[in-house]
Amino acid sequence: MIILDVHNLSFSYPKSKLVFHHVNFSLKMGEIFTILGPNGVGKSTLLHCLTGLLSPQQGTIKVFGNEITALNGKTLAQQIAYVPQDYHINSNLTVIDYLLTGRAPYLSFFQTPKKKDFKMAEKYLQDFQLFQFRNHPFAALSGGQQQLITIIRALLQQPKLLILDEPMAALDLSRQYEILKLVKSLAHQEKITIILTTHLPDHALMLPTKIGLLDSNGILTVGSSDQLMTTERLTEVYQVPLTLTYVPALQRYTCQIKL
Ligand SMILES: Nc1ncnc2c1ncn2[C@@H]1O[C@H](COP(=O)(O)OP(=O)(O)OP(=O)(O)O)[C@@H](O)[C@H]1O
Repeated sequence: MIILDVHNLSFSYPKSKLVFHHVNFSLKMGEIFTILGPNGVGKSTLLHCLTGLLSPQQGTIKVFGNEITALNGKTLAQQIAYVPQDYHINSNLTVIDYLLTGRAPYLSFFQTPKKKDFKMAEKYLQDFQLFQFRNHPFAALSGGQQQLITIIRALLQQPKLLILDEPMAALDLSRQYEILKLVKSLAHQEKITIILTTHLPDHALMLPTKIGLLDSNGILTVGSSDQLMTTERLTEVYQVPLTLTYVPALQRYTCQIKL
C-alpha cells in the first residue's frame, strides 16, 4: 500500500533559484527512506514540503492517495509527524506538557489531555529512561535530551508517516543505537513509514532502507542501498575522498573519509 507519492516536485524560495527539481518517489507502508546529501542541498526544504509547511512551485504530494493540500490540519497531524532539525522551543513548558501537545490531533478544541494520554507519554519517558525529567522545563534539558523528547512527542501523534530531520545529530552513540533500533522496529513491527535525513552514511548502511541522494544540482536520485551506497556515488555526491569497506564482523559496509 502506497503511503506517500511524490510526483515531479520542484521548489524554490522567493527570488532564488530552484533548490530541487523533478523529485519523484513513492513509499509503501513500513518502508524506510534515508535522504543523504551535503549541507545546503535542500534536504530540510524537501521535508518541509512533505509536511505541508512549504508549497512547491510544481508537482504533487499525495498522502494515502489524497493531495496534501486537501487535508485539514488535524487529519494531517494524525497521519504525519515531523521532528525538525531545529527542535529548540522558546517556551516554559514542562517536558510532560510539551509531550502532551503531541496528543492534540486526537483532542477537540476545548478538551484537555486525558489519563490515557498522560499514561502514553509517561510510558515513553520510562522506556527512554527520561522519566526523571517529567516535570523539568523542556528548555532546561540538554540538546540530546531535547532531541529525544521531540522524537517522543512525534510518536505520541501515532503517525502513519514519521519524518525525522537529522534525528541523531545531537545523540551519543548509545542513544543513536537506540534510535536506529527504534526506526527499524517502528517500520517492521508497527508498519510506520519513516523518512529520515542524516550526515552519516553509516546510519543508512545500518538500516534496511531505500536511499535518496540529493546532489548540489537539486537532483534526487532514488534507489536501493546496493545501487547507491557505493564509493563512487558517495564520492560524487559529497565531493570528498571516501571509501566504503566491507567489515565481516559487522556484516555490512562502513563509510570512511580518506584523510
Ligand atoms: N527560509 C529560507 N529562505 C531562503 N532560502 C532558504 C531558506 N531556508 C533555507 N534556504 C536555502 O535553501 C537551501 C537548502 O537549505 P536546506 O536547509 O533545505 O538544506 P539542507 O540540505 O537541509 O542543509 P543541512 O544539511 O545543512 O541541514 C540552502 O541554500 C539555504 O540557504
